Amino acid sequence: MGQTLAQKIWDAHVVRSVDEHTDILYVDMQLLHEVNTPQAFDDLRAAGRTVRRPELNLGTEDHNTPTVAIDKTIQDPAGRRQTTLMRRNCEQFGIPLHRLGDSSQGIVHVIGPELGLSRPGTTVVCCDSHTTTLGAFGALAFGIGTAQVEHVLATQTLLAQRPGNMLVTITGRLNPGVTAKDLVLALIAQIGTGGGQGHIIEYQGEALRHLSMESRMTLCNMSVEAGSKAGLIAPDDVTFDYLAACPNMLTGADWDHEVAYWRTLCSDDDAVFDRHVTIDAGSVAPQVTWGTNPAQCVSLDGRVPSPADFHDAADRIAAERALAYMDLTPGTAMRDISVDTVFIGSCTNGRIEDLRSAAEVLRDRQVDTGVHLLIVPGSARVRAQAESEGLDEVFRRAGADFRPAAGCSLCAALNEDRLRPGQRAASTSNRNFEGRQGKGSRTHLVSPAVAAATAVAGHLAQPADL
Ligand SMILES: CC(C)[C@H](C(=O)O)[C@@H](O)C(=O)O
Ligand code: SF4
Repeated sequence: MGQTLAQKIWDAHVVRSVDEHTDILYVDMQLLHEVNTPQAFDDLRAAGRTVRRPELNLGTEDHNTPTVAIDKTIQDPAGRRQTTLMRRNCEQFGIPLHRLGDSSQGIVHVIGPELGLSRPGTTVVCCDSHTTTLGAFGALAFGIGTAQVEHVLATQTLLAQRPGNMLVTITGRLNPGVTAKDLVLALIAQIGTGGGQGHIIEYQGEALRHLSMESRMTLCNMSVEAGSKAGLIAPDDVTFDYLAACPNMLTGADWDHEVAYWRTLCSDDDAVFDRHVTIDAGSVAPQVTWGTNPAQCVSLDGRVPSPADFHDAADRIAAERALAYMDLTPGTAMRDISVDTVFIGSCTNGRIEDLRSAAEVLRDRQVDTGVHLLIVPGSARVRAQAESEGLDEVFRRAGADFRPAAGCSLCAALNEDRLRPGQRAASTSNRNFEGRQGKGSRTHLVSPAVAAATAVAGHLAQPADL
């Protein structure tokens, strides 16, 4: 029987099988950020252990970091403490760390790929659920908890349960103006927030081959919002071209040898998946969420649904609650919803392609006077690239607030960027949970193009509406 790509990578990393379902896996790379790691280092110290392979670990500062300046002190005492501990721990154990102000600092899932650390066929873990992003390179990448972080630090291995395999076939091609963000939101609306639970999703199909690495990352990033363990895309020439341009990448015969191996990384034709769904990319329109989970989503052309539209009782109750929290009336056209904030950034849509797409919309236009448009680069490299292309000028001229420092910012409101209760945002991030962007905040998830058009229009809109 053939194997899936996920099974192949998994098997290649088994150090020891514990039982039929559980293996000890070798971890090729562990990424770290300041949240969720201090305890892991404390426990490591308490157990009198050390870090087994410091060079296979890499830290960055992203969640708590201010974005208004690279030399600003973190105001929140808990955030300041986490960051101080991150610096101390990395120094003590010899783990490389990209601090705020460093040219390679940024959101962990943005810098990993930029630095070429998510190579096809490798295992990558991180103390963060959106580690799934790195699956875009054909790496088996997933989030782990604090206790597991300690285990990886101490042994460079991980005790893990074999997940199931799910295939998502994406047929057709995305239409102009429709992005990977719309595709993944439409997929989650179709399969639900638990649709991928217990599974690694592998994406296959025609549409994928026409997606850039950045768009593939957006797709894999939000795989976790469908409940899946990881998202995976077999590598191809698009992947290799991206990696070839990364710093410290292999060269010459070493590179050729590696690429020859990478080309073998795909699921066998007769591989068996436990679940299979198909989505037609050509049928996807720009999406926007109306509720408080990413599956509560409709086309921008659509209307706020009524709880009565849902057959399932749990969905009906969830819709009632979401509508009350979002202060929305069933039947309202999505385009009639005004926002006071627009956020372009995060590990979902804070890369250069996203900023370019926003700049295209904002060039020679003005942000609506009632809207605060916050644009936060996903990494210091993204920021530098944006500046070298003059995008910062486009943003400034349009009246946007383009931040000099990279980080998670308004995606999770763990730094000083947050909405006030009752404020409503169109946001390119990945979660629209209650209070996600600040207590009482209301979030509509959208693509960067829709976000930029919304900032200009003052209400949910796409570029074609302007
Ligand atoms: C803080 C961190 C652990 C968390 C995650 O795991 O995803 C955050 O990044 C998020 O997006 O909610
Ligand atoms: S940008 Fe948002 S989703 Fe991504 S790691 Fe940061 S807080 Fe989590």
